[in-house]
Amino acid sequence: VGPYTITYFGVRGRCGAMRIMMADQGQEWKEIVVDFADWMKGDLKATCVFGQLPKLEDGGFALYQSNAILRHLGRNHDAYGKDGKEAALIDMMCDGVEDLRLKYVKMIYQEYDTGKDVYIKDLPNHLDKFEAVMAKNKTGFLVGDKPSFADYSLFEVLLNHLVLCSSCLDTFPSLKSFVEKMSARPKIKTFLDSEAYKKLPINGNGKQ
Ligand SMILES: N[C@@H](CCC(=O)N[C@@H](CSC(=S)NCCc1ccccc1)C(=O)NCC(=O)O)C(=O)O
Repeated sequence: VGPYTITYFGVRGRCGAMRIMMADQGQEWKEIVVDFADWMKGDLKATCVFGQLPKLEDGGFALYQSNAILRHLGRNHDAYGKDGKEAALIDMMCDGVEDLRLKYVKMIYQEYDTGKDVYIKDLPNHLDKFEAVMAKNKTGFLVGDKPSFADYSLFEVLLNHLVLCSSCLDTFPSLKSFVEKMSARPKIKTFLDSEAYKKLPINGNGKQ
């Protein structure tokens, strides 16, 4: 597998989870950082299947859609469950995280000034669903007994929400413990402490 190259803008955005996942798997990757002014010229955009980034290259194999990239990495790094049923549940969790991520992105880019407070107020109604799954599974992961690509996606989106509202997990002990345990995994800790990670803004408009 690999070599891997991520092509994306100079933000964490929709590449935060895949970077954390590859770091945790001890997988190296190259970054092609696209300047937004260059992007607006349209040449690169015209080559993208859906006219958007991120793009992952796995050797000569090119993939778009951040969740398809996570699934591809999950397949190639034993992070997609032990059987078809677990894989289906992991897909379900990944889609649930995507629902939350879409709400977050919409608030950040379209409604930050007027909608941040009501978003935070409504956040527990979304986090309580993941808390219930995490508490029920008892392994410290969403599905099965080791990290799947859905765990990396949830972990990354929770990190972003802790920046938005540092107390948002205070009433969700299983999620709080999940974030602590994932953050403490040696390769993830090293990556989160790295300049490569810290220098990137979470979102493209500088809001968090
Ligand atoms: N479903 C896709 C969505 C990909 C996507 O939204 N990509 C955005 C960037 S990721 C994102 S969260 N976009 C929100 C706003 C933004 C735009 C540009 C840079 C950074 C953020 C993009 O390529 N925008 C440029 C364009 O459409 O011409 C996926 O999951 O990969």
